[in-house]
Amino acid sequence: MSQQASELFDNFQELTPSEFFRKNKQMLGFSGKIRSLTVVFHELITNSFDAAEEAGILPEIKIDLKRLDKEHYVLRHSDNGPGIPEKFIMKVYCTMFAGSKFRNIQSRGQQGLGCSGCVLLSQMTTGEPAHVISGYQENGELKGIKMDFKMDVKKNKGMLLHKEKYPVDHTGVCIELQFKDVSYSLAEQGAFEYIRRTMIGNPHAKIIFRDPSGHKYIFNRASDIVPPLPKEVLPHPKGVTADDLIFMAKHTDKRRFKSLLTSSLSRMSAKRIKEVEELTGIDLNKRPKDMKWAEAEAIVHAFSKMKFMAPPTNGLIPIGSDQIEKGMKQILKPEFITSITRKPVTYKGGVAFIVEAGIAYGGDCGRLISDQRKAEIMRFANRVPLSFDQGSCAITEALKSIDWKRYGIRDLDNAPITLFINIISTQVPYLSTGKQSIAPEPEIVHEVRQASMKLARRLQKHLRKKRAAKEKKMRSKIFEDYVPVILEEAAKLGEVEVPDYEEVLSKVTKRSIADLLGETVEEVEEEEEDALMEELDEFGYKVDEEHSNMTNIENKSVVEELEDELIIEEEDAKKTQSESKQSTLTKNEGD
Ligand SMILES: Nc1ncnc2c1ncn2[C@@H]1O[C@H](COP(=O)(O)OP(=O)(O)OP(=O)(O)O)[C@@H](O)[C@H]1O
Repeated sequence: MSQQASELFDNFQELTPSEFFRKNKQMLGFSGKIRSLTVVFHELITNSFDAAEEAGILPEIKIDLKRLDKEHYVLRHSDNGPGIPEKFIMKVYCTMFAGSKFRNIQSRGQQGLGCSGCVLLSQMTTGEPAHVISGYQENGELKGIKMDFKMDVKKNKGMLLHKEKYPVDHTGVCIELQFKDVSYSLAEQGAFEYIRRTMIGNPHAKIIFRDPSGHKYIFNRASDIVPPLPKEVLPHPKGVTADDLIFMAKHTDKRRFKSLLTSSLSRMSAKRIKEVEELTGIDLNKRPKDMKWAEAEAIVHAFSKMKFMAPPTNGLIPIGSDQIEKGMKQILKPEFITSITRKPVTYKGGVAFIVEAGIAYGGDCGRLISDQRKAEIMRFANRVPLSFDQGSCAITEALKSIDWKRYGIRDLDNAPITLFINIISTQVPYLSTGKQSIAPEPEIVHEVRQASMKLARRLQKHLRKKRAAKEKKMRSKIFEDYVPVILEEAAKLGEVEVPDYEEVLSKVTKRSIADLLGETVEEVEEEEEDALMEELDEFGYKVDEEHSNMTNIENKSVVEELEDELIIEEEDAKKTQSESKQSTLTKNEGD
């Protein structure tokens, strides 16, 4: 080796992940004061949710954010999850790329970076240690431990400063961290909005948040159902690369290629194995350790030519229409809401995903900007709000490509609309470690587009009905007020009887509404009929066409039912009055 080269190599070093991220904290999403704090909220909240759900617990989180000075805060975050056993606490919070979620499973976390990233940011900006209290069950006993520690960045490990037994009355984790150079904001990308959106995607959660001014916000849960646990799924042959196969071959305990493929990939039957052998000419009885790169490539090439059943989708758990609507109603109190969960499909040929979407109109929908509500697009991946980098995201690309005017939404930006889109997958194709935008895979863009257009059509129907009803009321009133007077006066003058004008009046009204909406009279009549049917359906009536008779589920006559309705309406009015006193989002000043 020449003199020069050895001198150059005098500086040769190895970086631990913590050292790397200390120099590149923006790669963890810590860039900008508002964003950095939001990312901290995001990491801690998603971990609490994942942990609680895995333990079958309805998540309840308490967050307390105090301002110590300008851009200097102390954050206390506690949850009711299963807690972290003592020996894992410093690994969780001080070792980067350590965690329990490196599996092909739908979860919010994927990388083992979030917790340690927060501790690193706190240490880098304040030099202060982290304080953790964990309550956990061990050998049937509830244990509590309090630890103070710092991160040894050079070693990618924790340095314990203090440890003591701590009395706890339930399981869960409480962490306290200080941050400087961050900012709490009510803006769209701020921490408060992050919580609000989190509640929409997670109606089963409860969050109590005390903001820096001392205001306490209680976001109550809208649903008492812990989401079913997603199952781990094996990768699909269409989604693997040659490198994946070589990696699997190196770390398997299987004795043959054959058994490696059937045990590591989904949809690999004996028949498919035979097909691979025929297409590649490779003897699949060989030992996995002997797999050559060219062989792995040939197998992947064969997979691309073969037909497989779609990947199993039991590993994907969507939020579901009912829950999406509950979450949106709780937070947005809209006048209209509709949602959709699309069927599972795949991107890159083998990675399954599901798109779910909801659209809400009126009420508190949209963001309030100087007395005006502007449309808001809420992007989610596995129920987690994506607050940043919207420009490059598959969801944004899909929504931009829709001609909203076709759906009667003339100015989407300025409408009181909230559009919710959630992408569920075991492998969400994030564009970076910050996990804020989804790669615009054509299949994902297509699914988001289809879901949104379906919802837009339903909203259009609602808006049309609303407009028609308003116009109808107004026009009928004009006709009803004036036509009888004119007719009666004319009859008097002509000394004839007042003609029967009801039917003509209804026709004229319909024609004028049709003119207004640019529709035919038949279309208006159809809409009216549909509306009536929907209303009857809502009240549980079924229409017996043969006997042109209407009965409800209890077989009461329509008249009886209407009488009941009047009583129920009165009772409902009384109930609403007392309910309106108990707001779900309670804001107690200085509580
Ligand atoms: N509140 C908590 N309760 C119980 N376990 C937790 C909690 N927070 C974190 N953990 C454990 O610590 C591990 C590391 O968390 P971390 O946030 O660093 O990474 P992750 O959630 O696996 O992935 P990502 O970096 O994508 O968020 C988790 O996998 C989980 O096992």
